[in-house]
Amino acid sequence: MSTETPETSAAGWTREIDRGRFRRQASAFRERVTADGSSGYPAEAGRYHLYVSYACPWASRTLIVRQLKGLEDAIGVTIVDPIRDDRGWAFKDAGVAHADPADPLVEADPLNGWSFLAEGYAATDPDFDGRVTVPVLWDTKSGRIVNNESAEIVRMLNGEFDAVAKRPEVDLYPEPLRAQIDELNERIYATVNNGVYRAGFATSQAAYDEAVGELFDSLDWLEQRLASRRYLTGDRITEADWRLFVTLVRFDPVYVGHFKCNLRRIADYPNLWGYTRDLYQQPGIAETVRFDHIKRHYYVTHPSINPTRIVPRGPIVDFDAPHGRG
Ligand SMILES: N[C@@H](CCC(=O)N[C@@H](CS)C(=O)NCC(=O)O)C(=O)O
Repeated sequence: MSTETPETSAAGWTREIDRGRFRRQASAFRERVTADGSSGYPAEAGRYHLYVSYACPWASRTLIVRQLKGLEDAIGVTIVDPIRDDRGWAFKDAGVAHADPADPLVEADPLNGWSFLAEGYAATDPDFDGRVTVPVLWDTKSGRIVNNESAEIVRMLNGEFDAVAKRPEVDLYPEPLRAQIDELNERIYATVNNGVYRAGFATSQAAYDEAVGELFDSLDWLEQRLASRRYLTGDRITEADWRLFVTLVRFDPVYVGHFKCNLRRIADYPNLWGYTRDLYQQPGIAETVRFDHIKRHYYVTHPSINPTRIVPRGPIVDFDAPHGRG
């Protein structure tokens, strides 16, 4: 077996680099769960399961929406090991080098007994040869992945499971704000959520400079926007806020150092920093943010960026400090 990680193997990493620029692969499985069952996947309690990593910002969005809607009893979750090798995301006791076998947050696969999430991809499509990503929404009834695109999973959890949600009244994508949310999402995805990866995974100076320039232009723009609004669209929290939050909360602990996104820290932006703490302190959110998994994942799993795999002790960041944005 190769000891290369996905970041250095020709099969994985190089396919996502185009002239020094990182391009995220398109998600492969795009079926939908619907409230009325018209898609063939009816929303039901106990039928669907999320496979996620606490480290991953895209997966974290799905955990946040599951939490806010009160879907914990209706949709199960399994947490994978934050450390990956060339076999991809792994479950407890898969024997991944550099993993912590005593990590209390990492779980065994309770449904299928897999060691690696790749087994679920192969069960869904034996010819699948892309990267195995989280999040995955798994259907226990048909034994296949319904969807592995977080943007779509978030919409399903928000809108299709109300009959089994404890908080069906929570709506993160309200009709009157949809156009505004879509517009915000587009810029935030390209330049912020994916922008930090484009900076960190760039293999040319030009690609890095371009990504960092766009990233900080967007952060400056968001800082201004949040000067006159508590949240991105006004006084209610929407999907756009949670999509931004998952990157902001990782920014100072990881992206400033590991991905070289270091023109400024989030702590240097008064509005963005208060806003990040405001969202972090919303009920149920802090338990979806596990800094140990976040830091170990990035610093240990990308040896082309951090060959020593040393995880820095800092920075000391107080996400519980009063946010002052009321
Ligand atoms: N489009 C996907 C992207 C998910 C994604 O890229 N996840 C990363 C972790 S943050 C992953 O699983 N990467 C595994 C790999 O590249 O091997 C989504 O938003 O759901």
